This record gives sequence, C-alpha cells and structure tokens, in this order.
Amino acid sequence: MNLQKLFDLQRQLDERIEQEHPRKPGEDRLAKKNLALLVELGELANEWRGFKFWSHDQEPRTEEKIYCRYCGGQGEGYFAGHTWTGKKEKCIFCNGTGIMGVKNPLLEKYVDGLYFLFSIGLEENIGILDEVDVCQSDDITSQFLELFDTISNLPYDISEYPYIFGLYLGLGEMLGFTWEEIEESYFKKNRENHERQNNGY
Ligand SMILES: O=c1ccn([C@H]2C[C@H](O)[C@@H](COP(=O)(O)O)O2)c(=O)[nH]1
Repeated sequence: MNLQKLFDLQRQLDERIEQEHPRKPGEDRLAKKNLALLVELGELANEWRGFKFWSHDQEPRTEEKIYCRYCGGQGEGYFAGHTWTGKKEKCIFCNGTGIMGVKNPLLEKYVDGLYFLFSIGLEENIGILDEVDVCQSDDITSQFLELFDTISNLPYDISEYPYIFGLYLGLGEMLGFTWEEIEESYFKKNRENHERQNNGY
C-alpha cells in the first residue's frame, strides 16, 4: 500500500481547488470537509445496503451499467455519428448496445470518502501516516457507526485521525476491496475531479 502516491495527487488537486475556489475570510474548511466525509460515508452505506432489513434486496451495488450518452441507451437514433440523418441508425458510439461500460458505485463512493479523508489530513498538516493500524469491528454496520461517531468528533479531537484512517481502511477490507482496486479507482476519480475543475464545476 503506497499512500504517498495518493497523498501527492490529493495535494495537487486540493491546491487547484483552493485556487479555483478561494477561501472566504473565516471560512471553516475543516468543518466542511468533515461534513463532506460524513455525507460520502452515508452514500457509501446506501450503496452497501446491508442495513436495509426492510428490503429483500440487501446486496451491495457493485455493478451498474453506464448507458451511452449519445443515444441515451437506445442503441440507435436518427443520426450517424454527430450528423442528423432523419432515419434510424445504429449508434456508432456504443455499437448499438446502448451501453458504454460498467461501474462500481460501492467502490466509487468508498474512494470519494478516501479523498476527503486525505484532504482533511492535508488541511490539518498531518502528513503521511507511517503506519496505519487497520481496525475492524465485528460487523459492517458497527464499522460504519464507529466511523460516523469518530468522524463527527474529529474537529474537536484531531488526534483521532490515525484511528479513523485505520477504521476506513478496515471498512474497505470488510467491503471486499483490494488496495489495487482502490488505487485504480482513486486515479480514475482524480482525472474526473481535474476535468470537473477544467469545466468550471
Ligand atoms: O477540497 C476538496 C474538495 C473536493 N474533493 C473531491 C473529493 C471527491 O472525489 C469529490 C466530491 O465531489 P462531489 O461529487 O460530492 O461534488 O471532490 C477533494 O478531493 N478535495
């Protein structure tokens, strides 16, 4: 596990965001990043679904089709490439399948949380943690609850940061992710985050 690489990318992204969205006087960015992390954690729990005892579908959302944005998932349209033809043609962008690929919403949400976790570390000048003790509760629900609890308290007790990091890595393992998958998804999201800034997000 090489945290340095991700940490360096995070620093570059955060510096860019700071330039594009300068801090207002007195703005508490730690509080905002902390809330953002809690929001991502909630969204992650929603993609995991394992706590939804009221539903027959408690399976994690690990596969979701990405529909072709050119034909709206139809596989055909009244165009050839970008040119309007007036008669139905097979979409050349998805080869008529209507589908551009598959994504893993559970992993993507996990990685969004990791972004904010790194960003909080940078905000507080914590630097790279030399060693992370991966922590795991008895079950995933308890792991989420422990994370919500400790993250909510983080602005008042930043010394909990390494413990939270260990809990977050522990959660990743419990959700079945390898570090390689996490890294790959982080790099992909990094490109998207920069594109968003290019496009005035
Ligand atoms: O200072 C910041 C602000 C945002 N993000 C990234 C983390 C997530 O990948 C993404 C969340 O964006 P939304 O989709 O929630 O808008 O932005 C950072 O890395 N640093």
